[in-house]
Amino acid sequence: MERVVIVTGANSGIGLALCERLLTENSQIRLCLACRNMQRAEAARSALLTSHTGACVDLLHLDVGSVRSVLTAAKEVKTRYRKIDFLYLNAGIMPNPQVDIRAFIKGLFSRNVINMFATAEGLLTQQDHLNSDGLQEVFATNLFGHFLMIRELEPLLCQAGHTSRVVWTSSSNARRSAFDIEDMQHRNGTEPYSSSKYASDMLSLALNRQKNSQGLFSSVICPGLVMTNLTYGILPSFFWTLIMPIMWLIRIFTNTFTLTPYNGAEALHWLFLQAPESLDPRAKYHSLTSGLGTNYTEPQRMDIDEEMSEALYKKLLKLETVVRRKLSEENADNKAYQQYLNETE
Ligand SMILES: NC(=O)C1=CN([C@@H]2O[C@H](COP(=O)(O)OP(=O)(O)OC[C@H]3O[C@@H](n4cnc5c(N)ncnc54)[C@H](OP(=O)(O)O)[C@@H]3O)[C@@H](O)[C@H]2O)C=CC1
Ligand SMILES: CC(C)CCC[C@@H](C)[C@H]1CC[C@H]2C3=C(CC[C@]12C)[C@@]1(C)CCC(=O)[C@@H](C)[C@@H]1CC3
Repeated sequence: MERVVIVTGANSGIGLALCERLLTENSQIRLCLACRNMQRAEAARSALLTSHTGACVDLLHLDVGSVRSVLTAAKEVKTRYRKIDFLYLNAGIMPNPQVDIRAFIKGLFSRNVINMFATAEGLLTQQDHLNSDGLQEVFATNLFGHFLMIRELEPLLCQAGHTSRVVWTSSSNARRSAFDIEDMQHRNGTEPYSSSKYASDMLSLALNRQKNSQGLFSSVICPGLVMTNLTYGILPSFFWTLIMPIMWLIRIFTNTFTLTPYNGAEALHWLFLQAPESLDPRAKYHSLTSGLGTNYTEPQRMDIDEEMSEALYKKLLKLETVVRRKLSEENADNKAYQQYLNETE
């Protein structure tokens, strides 16, 4: 039977590579590219159809960082499909990244050097800001928009006699110490990316506890360090190209330098082939590439505390209520204003 697969952030990088791999290595898939930039989404669709003539590739407009857009997109999904088999929550941002050069040089001569290259711990900060919904942009895009999407699509994801999967593209940059449950949006810190990815790891665990009995299973992956628009925002692409031989060398010591989107999508595709019952809800599945270029997936236990993941889930539900209330008030105001305009005309 045809499997419905939705991928957010599918118009470039790891998301697009996943789509390519899904179509190449599996038949009977109905793929839905859920993207913010529809011009790039059209281009991605054309590229996929060129290499896979006759494939079923749909487009869906989704700005995962906007509450209104998520609700509209979810409504559209519910009219188009009767079930969802896989929902890949892949869209993500790291705005205005800054590398701490002193920490990098210090790290090069420390015993922690391999860990530094694998996780970028202590190396990266970002500048975040409030979006038009009044939420921190990184939190809204990397976590909350996806949470809202799952909540809206629950009727399709939690169906009797059917198993659905959600897969989060997290990161080894996710760090417990960057996350504060009292500041889940990371308003007060300088590592919103790390915080949002740690939150997605916790949310995945909470979703498994809450929803496995209803047929919904959640997993998290880390694609490794991949050359995409996201990494070109950290250092310019010509610089990455220049140091590519060094990167291949580093790959001998840390298999986390997957480098290409195809390699980075390894764990995402591997999960597609696994039975959900065989997966560990406390594991993060890492895409890894050996020095000789062989791809494989390996689980690593996440540093997560059940109580905090439950607390996060509850806080997200509360925020959802607030956000929905605000939206319906705005809708009522708009309606009243429109009526006033009509009457005064
Ligand atoms: N590259 C790396 O080394 C690593 C990446 N990751 C994660 O992988 C995921 C994919 O990133 P990657 O492929 O590297 O980078 P890209 O920048 O190539 O891809 C990011 C995708 O997310 C989309 N996106 C961003 N914001 C939104 C939004 N508000 N609504 C809808 N779509 C949006 C982008 O679309 P648009 O065209 O609209 O910008 C794009 O398609 C991210 O979650 C990232 O955090 C994790 C670890 C390492
Ligand atoms: C000579 C060099 C190879 C110089 C590169 C130094 C740094 C810019 C990189 C070292 C480790 C990298 C890294 C990431 C970004 C670039 C580095 C800091 C990530 C944070 C990118 C996004 C992720 O989600 C992580 C998995 C990456 C971890 C490693």
